[in-house]
Formats: sequence, C-alpha cells, structure tokens
Amino acid sequence: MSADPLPPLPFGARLQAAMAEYGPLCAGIDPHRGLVESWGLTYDLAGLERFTMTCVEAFGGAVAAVKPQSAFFEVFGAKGVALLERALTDLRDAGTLTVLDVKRGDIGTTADAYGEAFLGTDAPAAADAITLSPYLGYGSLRPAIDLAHQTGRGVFVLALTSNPEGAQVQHARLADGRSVAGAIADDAAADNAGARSRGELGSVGLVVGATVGSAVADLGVDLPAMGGPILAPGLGAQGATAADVRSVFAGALGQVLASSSRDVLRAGPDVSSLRARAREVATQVADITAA
Ligand SMILES: O=c1ccn([C@@H]2O[C@H](COP(=O)(O)O)[C@@H](O)[C@H]2O)c(=O)[nH]1
Repeated sequence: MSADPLPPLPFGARLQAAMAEYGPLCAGIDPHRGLVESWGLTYDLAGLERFTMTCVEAFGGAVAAVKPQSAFFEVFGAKGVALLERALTDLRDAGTLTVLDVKRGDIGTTADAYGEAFLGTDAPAAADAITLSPYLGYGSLRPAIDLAHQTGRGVFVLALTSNPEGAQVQHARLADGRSVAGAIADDAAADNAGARSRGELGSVGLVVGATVGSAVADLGVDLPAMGGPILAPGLGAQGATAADVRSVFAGALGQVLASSSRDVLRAGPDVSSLRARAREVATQVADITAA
C-alpha cells in the first residue's frame, strides 16, 4: 500500500525560511523595452528570451524570491507567455520561490479559473504566489485564496499600492469608518489566523508600497495583526529609501519582502554583476528589517 503524499508546506512557511536564508528581497524580472535595449539586446522575442534567462541564471539560488511581471511577457503574445512559463519552471527547479505579478481579480467563477491557471496542482503557469486585486470585493477572491491554501501556494492582495493614484480607492472610508486598505488587511488577518496560531507567517500577504509614507498608520492598517508577508515595491527606482522602509513598516519589519526590479536589473547584462547587485540589495534590506 502506498502512503498518501505529504501535504505541501504552506507558502508562508516556505517564504519565511527563504527570507531567513537569503534576506528579504524579491528580485523583479521586468523586461521593458528601455531595459532590454540598455542590455544591448533587441526588443523582440529573442531579446526577451536572453534577458529573462539571464535573470533566471543570476537570481536562481541567490535571493528569497523572484517576481516576473506578467505584462512584459503578455505583450509578446503566446510565445511571450510560454517563455514566462519556462522561467517559472526553471526558477522552481533552482529551488527559488516565484511571485507572479499578474494582479488578477474578478467575480467568483472567474477568480476560480484564475486560481487554477496559476495556483492549481496542474497549473500551466504555476507560481508559488501571485498578486491579486481585491477591488471586486475581497470575498470575490475566495476561490483563489482557498485553492492557494490547498496547494501550499500563496497570494499577495493589493492593499496600499506604491503609485500615488491608488489613494483614490485605497484611502476611502467604508460605512463602518474603516479605510478600504484597513478592511483588506482585516480580511487577510482572518485568512491567516490558522498560521498565526502555529506561530508561522500566513500565506495571504498584502502589497504595500514602500512609498506610502504615513498611510499605514493614518488609515489604521494593522500589519502585525494581518500576520502574512508584505510585498513592498517602490524601493530604488520609485524613490523609496531604507529609511522609508523602516518607518512605513515599523512594527511589522519581520513580515516585509521588499521588491526591486529596475534598481537591480540595471546591473545587467553580466550574470555575475546582476547576481552581485541582487545580493547587495538583499543584504541592505536584511539590515534595514533586522529587529
Ligand atoms: O503597488 C505596486 C504593485 C506592483 N508593482 C510592480 O512592481 C514592480 C516595480 O518595479 P521597480 O522597477 O522596482 O519600480 C513593477 O513590476 C510594478 O508593476 C509596483 O510597482 N507597485
């Protein structure tokens, strides 16, 4: 009689271990035209492939997580998406966690299909975690969140994005006085309750930009109680500094997974230089977030 397979370790626990080993950096793969050309490559499928595989070689086994930005692959159609799927597979084979930045969100049946596409057992573009948009209501994400829990994967729900325009929606107040961002954090806290009771990081994280200044405190977004990881874009190219990370995430620094794309990618195309820059930023962020 064959034994049942072991259930997968939850994403939150796997991320916690990876951050402890490599430092809390998520290196982005953002092959936008300017960057691809600055590496001396042509902005076509061949250039996209060279750029992406250079990143995979440099970041695999070197950082806690890698975040490909789906848009830069989708723009090349089916062949670009196939390349994205290959990069996700190669990073998994290298033992490196992937966060696919796709910002999906829709009514329940469609959220279910999005979940199967990226988080299901047989997902064609399987990632360890994906970004989700809660602006059709946090509850509409339920099928994808439940599937992530079942398959040991994770999600990062947009709460306070790094762009200034996000405030129009995310700073708004609900009838009960809570901010939209605060309510999303409360919903994530409920989904992370089990992990918290085991002393683990939850698998439902939030996206909170390192650029948001005092908004976390002003809007009553309770990040420590949320209990999941915080994907924090905005460091470097968008202007956030180490001091910003310390002040924005005070009280929740151990949950922060800082994300940086352009600031690291500018060190390419040499694989060793790219890896060295990623390691340098990972060490800087580890120093910032150390208690
Ligand atoms: O609030 C958000 C959510 C996602 N992003 C994405 O992160 C990277 C940032 O790139 P940098 O070059 O480090 O500025 C990019 O893929 C965005 O789409 C974000 O910036 N803000």
